[in-house]
Amino acid sequence: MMATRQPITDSDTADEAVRTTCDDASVCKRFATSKGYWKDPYIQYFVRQTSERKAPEINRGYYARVHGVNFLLDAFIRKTACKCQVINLGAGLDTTFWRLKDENLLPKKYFEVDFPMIVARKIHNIKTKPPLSKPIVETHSTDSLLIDGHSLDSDRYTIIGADLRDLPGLEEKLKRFQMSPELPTLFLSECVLVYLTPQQSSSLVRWAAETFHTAMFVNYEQVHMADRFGQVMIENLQRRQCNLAGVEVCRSLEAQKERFLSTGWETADALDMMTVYSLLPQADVGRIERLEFLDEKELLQQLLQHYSICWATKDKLKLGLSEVAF
Ligand SMILES: C[S@@+](CC[C@H](N)C(=O)[O-])C[C@H]1O[C@@H](n2cnc3c(N)ncnc32)[C@H](O)[C@@H]1O
Repeated sequence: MMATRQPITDSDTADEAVRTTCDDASVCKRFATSKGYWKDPYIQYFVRQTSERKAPEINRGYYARVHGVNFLLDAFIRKTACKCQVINLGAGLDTTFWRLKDENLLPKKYFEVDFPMIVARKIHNIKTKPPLSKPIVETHSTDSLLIDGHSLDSDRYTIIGADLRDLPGLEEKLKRFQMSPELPTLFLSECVLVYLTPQQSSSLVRWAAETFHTAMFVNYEQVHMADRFGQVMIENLQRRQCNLAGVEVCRSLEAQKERFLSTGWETADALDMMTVYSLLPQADVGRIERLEFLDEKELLQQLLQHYSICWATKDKLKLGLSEVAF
């Protein structure tokens, strides 16, 4: 029988361009950690050190991103005394599971979702690198982990290959791996929703609000994208065939909040990253500002003003999250 070849479509090419962004994020994080911006002993097992230097403003931007997101994530886990689950959407090669394990902050279960191709790569690295696999085995009660090409399941950590645009498929896979709608749940998406159309990301956050009673959603991504600087960012990505399908929601902090408030979330707050940077512990900010000389202060400001963190909650009082703010 003759093998049939599937034609490569425009949407395959577009998805492939989106998948490459996972390496961009990890390469930048690895470079910044090699300069001492923060510690991440695990990222070296996922991406090679690049010979290409990243500019100080990029490194400071990643510092603000990682610390801003971790601040909210850790506050949620502490408030729930770890009796919660975290679902990292579009997690790529992120290493948060290992950090939480080292800091005794593991939730009951930490889920990650990404395209099957990315998940297969991540699982291959975990299987072949003991510093990655050992903490998973240590937090698992039986001898055997469930690992196949596109998923890994253990007591505390599950990685699922799924498309975030296919909600029935996503829900079915999460349920298969013991996701529990009754547990307080934190959703995390870092530079991910912008690759979905506004309709697709609204459906995703609506599904999250309707499925989980007590929940928080932390979303990091671009903002103020309608101005000149934003347009240049869009053009740079388009040159790599990478289309920001959801850029319309990234026009303002208000639009970011509205995505949640119009889909069943009870509260929503949003800050641009320049504001977050100014609210982070200043002693450590002073330390990282001494790591590298920054010539272009204005460029740093512009860059950070074009990214944001938006966090939304449901059943906030039960979470005791009233004081969670930067
Ligand atoms: C910019 S990377 C960010 C990775 C990670 N969140 C981080 O901050 O390091 C975006 C990630 O979202 C994933 N992604 C985008 N669209 C997706 C979709 N429809 N389904 C599953 N994953 C998706 C990509 O494969 C990629 O890993």
